Amino acid sequence: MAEKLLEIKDLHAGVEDKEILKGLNLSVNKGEVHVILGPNGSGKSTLMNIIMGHPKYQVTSGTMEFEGEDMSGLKTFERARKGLFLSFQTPEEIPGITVENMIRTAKQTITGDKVKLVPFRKELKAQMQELKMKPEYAQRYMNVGFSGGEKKRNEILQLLMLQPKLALLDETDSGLDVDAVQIVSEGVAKFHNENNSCLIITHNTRILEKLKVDKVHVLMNGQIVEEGGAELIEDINSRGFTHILDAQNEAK
Ligand SMILES: Nc1ncnc2c1ncn2[C@@H]1O[C@H](COP(=O)(O)OP(=O)(O)OP(=O)(O)O)[C@@H](O)[C@H]1O
Repeated sequence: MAEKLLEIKDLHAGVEDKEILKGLNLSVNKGEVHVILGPNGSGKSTLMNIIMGHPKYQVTSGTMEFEGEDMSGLKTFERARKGLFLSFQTPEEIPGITVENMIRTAKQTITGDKVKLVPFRKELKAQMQELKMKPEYAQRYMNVGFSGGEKKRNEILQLLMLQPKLALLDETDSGLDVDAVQIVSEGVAKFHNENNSCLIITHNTRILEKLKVDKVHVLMNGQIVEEGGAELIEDINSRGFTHILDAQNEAK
């Protein structure tokens, strides 16, 4: 039987007294690739931040379990240690901390083991080569002066180096040129295997080309209003989102 990795039930949550998620249900099994589609402002990034435990957001009711364990009360770093990873829609610049230092420190903190520098450097270099990142970027400060596309590749580098159980990818493909989307898509495909899962937000489904999508969820007005297989992507690409709400209103 499929093993549950993430289970969210009737989640109500928001920011600064504004309710954004209004009874959201979502379930992801181990080994699966899920996609969240939805119009601008529907709550997709909010959901990702809430799963990761961003302190700015408040959960008012509902439950969120990871590997069967209640996540409420867990801080962001504790969620990262349990195997959650978020690739930001807008990656932060961190002056003073190099890419190499940041990823090595994160790996040590997550695993609790000392990460030896020489083999780590070798692995980092190999992964950077695959992502077509110049090796000198390892010694640059995290994202400082990186182009939009370079920041997104750097997110995938962290994903490959940290090997989380659940990768939350928030529009990792936005702002990428055609070749870079291909590289990022290959990076995600390389990461994914039967022991981990991906939850991907995208408006440009080309990132999915190298992946076998198990389930698609449509998020509108803070709720999952439609679910289906990969065929739902084609349907939304050709017909947009509004017909889903129209069909639901007609059914009422
Ligand atoms: N600090 C805040 N105060 C008030 N409203 C907020 C705040 N942060 C987010 N929102 C609102 O919450 C709603 C959901 O935002 P969110 O970023 O989750 O949408 P999204 O589905 O990811 O959109 P997009 O596709 O444009 O990235 C939006 O209407 C946004 O304006």
